[in-house]
Amino acid sequence: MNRWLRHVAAAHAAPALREWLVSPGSLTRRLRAHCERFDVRLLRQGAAACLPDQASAIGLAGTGRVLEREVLLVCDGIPVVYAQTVVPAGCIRAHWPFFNALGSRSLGSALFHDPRIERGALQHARLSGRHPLLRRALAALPPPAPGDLHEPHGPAAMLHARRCLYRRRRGLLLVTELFLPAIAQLMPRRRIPTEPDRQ
Ligand SMILES: C=C(O[C@@H]1C=C(C(=O)O)C=C[C@H]1O)C(=O)O
Repeated sequence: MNRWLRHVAAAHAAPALREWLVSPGSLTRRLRAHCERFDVRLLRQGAAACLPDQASAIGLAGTGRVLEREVLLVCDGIPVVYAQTVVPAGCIRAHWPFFNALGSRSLGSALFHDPRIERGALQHARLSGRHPLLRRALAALPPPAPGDLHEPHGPAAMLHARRCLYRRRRGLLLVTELFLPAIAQLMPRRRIPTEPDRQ
C-alpha cells in the first residue's frame, strides 16, 4: 500500500477499473468518449512543498518547492478522477510555459499535442488514507449521499492511483491520478479516437 509499482497486476484492481489504470494516451480524451459533458474542476494551482514520494521522481531534494496543480476530472457532473501535477518551481518558464495558463483546460490538451514532450512508464499504487493525496481527493468531493456505498469515504478508504513522468527538454513534470469509484460506472458513448501519430 502507498508503494509505486511498475506493474498494474500488483495493485489488484477490478477489471472495470483496470482498463482505466492501463489506458494509453490521454485520459482526458478517453473520458470525453465516455460522457456527454467533460469538465476540469480546478481545485488549486500554486506553490507547495514537494511530497516525500514525489521528490526523487522529479529530481528534487526532499524539501524542494514545486508548482502544484490539483483538479477533479468530472463526467456529466460526477467527479471520476482526482489529479495532481507537480513541476519543480524553478523550471516552469523554461520547460512548461503553458502550465500557468491552463486554468480549467485539461493539462492533457497540452501534454499530448507537443511532440517535444516524452511520456515515461506508468506506475501504479493502491493509496490509503495515510497518503496525503488520498486525503486531499476525499476532501475535494461532495459529502456522500446517505447510504451511497460507492463513496470512498471512511477511514478504510483506498483508491487506485497511477502516475506518469513527462519530460520536455530537461524539464520534468509528474502527473498523479487517483481513480474514484464512479469511474467504473462510465460506459463508452463514442468510439475512442486513437492518438494522432507523432510526426
Ligand atoms: C495528462 C492528462 O491530463 C489530465 C488533466 C489534468 C489537469 O488538467 O490538471 C491532470 C491529469 C490528467 O488526468 C491527460 O488527459 O492524460
